[in-house]
Amino acid sequence: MNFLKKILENKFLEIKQRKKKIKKCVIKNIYYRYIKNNKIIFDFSKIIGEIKFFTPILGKISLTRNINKIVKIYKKFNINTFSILTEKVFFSGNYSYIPIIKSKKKNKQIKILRKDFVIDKYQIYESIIIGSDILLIIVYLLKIKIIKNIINFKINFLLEIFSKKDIKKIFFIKKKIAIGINSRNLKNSNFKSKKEILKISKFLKNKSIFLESGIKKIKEVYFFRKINFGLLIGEFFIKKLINENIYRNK
Ligand SMILES: O=P(O)(O)OC[C@@H](O)[C@@H](O)c1c[nH]c2ccccc12
Repeated sequence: MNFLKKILENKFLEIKQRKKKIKKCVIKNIYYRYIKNNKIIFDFSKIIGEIKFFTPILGKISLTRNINKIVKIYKKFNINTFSILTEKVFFSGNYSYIPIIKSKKKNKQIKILRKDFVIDKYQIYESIIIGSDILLIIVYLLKIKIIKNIINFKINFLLEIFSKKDIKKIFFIKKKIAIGINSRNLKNSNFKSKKEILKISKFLKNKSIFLESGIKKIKEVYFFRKINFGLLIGEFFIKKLINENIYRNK
C-alpha cells in the first residue's frame, strides 16, 4: 500500500498548526545564533543506529519504548549517532525524543539525525531548536527550486535519494555533502539489489555516501563498509542489538 500520500497530507496540516504556535522572528533569531557556532560535518559517523518503534508495514518492532534504555544499549556497542523517527502518526515517533537525549550531560558526544518528511522550511528551524545535529531531506518529495533553497542553510543534511531521477535533481550540488541511497522503494517497499545500489553510487562523485534501509546481515555491513559506504540501520539493529539485549536482561 502507498502510505506516502497520506503521510504528506497529514504532515502539511501538522506543520500549519505548529507554525501558528511560534513567531517567525523568534525562530530566525535562534537559527542565526545557531549557525554562528555550527560546523558543517558532512562526514559524520559511518554507522548510524536508528531509533524507531513502529512502521506502517512491519507494525511494532521494538520491545521497548524507553528511549534512554535504547541509547544505553546502542552506546554499549559504540554507536553514538542515531537516526530518530519523529513522524508521529505512521511511525509512532516523537520529536521530544531528541531533547530528551540531548539534555543529558552523559550524551554530550551523541549526534542526532532527525528523520521526518521535510516539506517546509519551518521544519529546518524546528529541527535546530529541538537539538538535531543532522536533518534528513528526502529529495523525491521536493522540487529542485526548494532543494536549492534548503541546501543554503548552514546545517548538516543527509540528502536521501532513491533513483536516477533523484540524482538528476541534485546534480547541481558541487560541494561535498552526505547522500543517503535509500534501498527501500517508498511506494512498494521492495529493496534494491547490491548491483543497483553500486550503480547509483557511481553517479555520486565527491560525496559521502550512506546506504539506508534493508541491511539484514552482518556480512552486508562488512561489504559496504569496505567500500567506504556509511550505513543507516534500523530494523536489524533494533531486533539484534536492542530487543535481544532487553530479552536477555529480563
Ligand atoms: O529499518 P531499515 O530497513 O534498516 O531502514 C532504516 C531507515 O533507512 C528507514 O527507516 C528510512 C529511510 N528513509 C526513511 C524515510 C522515512 C521513514 C523511514 C526511513
